[in-house]
Amino acid sequence: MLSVRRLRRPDLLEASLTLADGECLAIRGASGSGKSLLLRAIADLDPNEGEVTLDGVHREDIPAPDWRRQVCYLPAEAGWWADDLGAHFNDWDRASAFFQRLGLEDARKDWPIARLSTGERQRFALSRALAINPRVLLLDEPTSGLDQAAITAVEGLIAERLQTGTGVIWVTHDPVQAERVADRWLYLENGRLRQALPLPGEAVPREPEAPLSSHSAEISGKAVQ
Ligand SMILES: Nc1ncnc2c1ncn2[C@@H]1O[C@H](COP(=O)(O)OP(=O)(O)OP(=O)(O)O)[C@@H](O)[C@H]1O
Repeated sequence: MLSVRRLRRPDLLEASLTLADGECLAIRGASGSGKSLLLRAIADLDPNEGEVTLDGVHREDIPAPDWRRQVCYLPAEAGWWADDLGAHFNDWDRASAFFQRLGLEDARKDWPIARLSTGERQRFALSRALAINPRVLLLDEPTSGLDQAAITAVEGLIAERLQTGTGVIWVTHDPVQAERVADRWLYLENGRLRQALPLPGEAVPREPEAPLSSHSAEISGKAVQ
């Protein structure tokens, strides 16, 4: 469904990957390895080069606002451009269904953004992204500031979305979460994608059949177990 070939940001990133309908791909990597830059480049939020297609249609042939609605990036710290919560939602009623699921059922449109906790902001931003109903969700550490109950709620909502065919790329520092939520795992190192490192206590994964280049990895299909 999503194909990314030789996506490049000068000196920062070169990556290729594919994502199927209803697939969740986890991306891990050290702080500063380029995970956010990769997601931002796929969403075309910053200047980048490469061939990116969605359902066979080239990104260049889709107006940028439409692309960003269909391939929706949820940053680790979402942007808020107005004082009140309600101004950030085109369809408050639709988003409210997600508020209910995420422990935000008391939410009111006139709540000032400034009063929201970090975890509340994260859950409202996720609700906003889900309400857009994108084909692909690019999630940048979507549960980093949340307690266990909220993490479980977020993972449940994303699992349901996967069932409907949405593709998800999920950046996380938590290897156990990566194992729990994803079908495949990749590791980003200095802006280059690699097969995922083994999870703690796991056997070392088999070598890929074709050796990866030292500069970039073209990876598709199921993960090396
Ligand atoms: N526009 C930019 N131009 C050049 N370098 C940048 C730019 N934006 C970020 N960087 C640098 O690129 C590197 C990767 O940043 P990025 O935010 O993608 O890391 P990350 O893997 O998401 O890290 P974390 O896990 O800490 O969120 C960092 O060293 C960052 O300082």
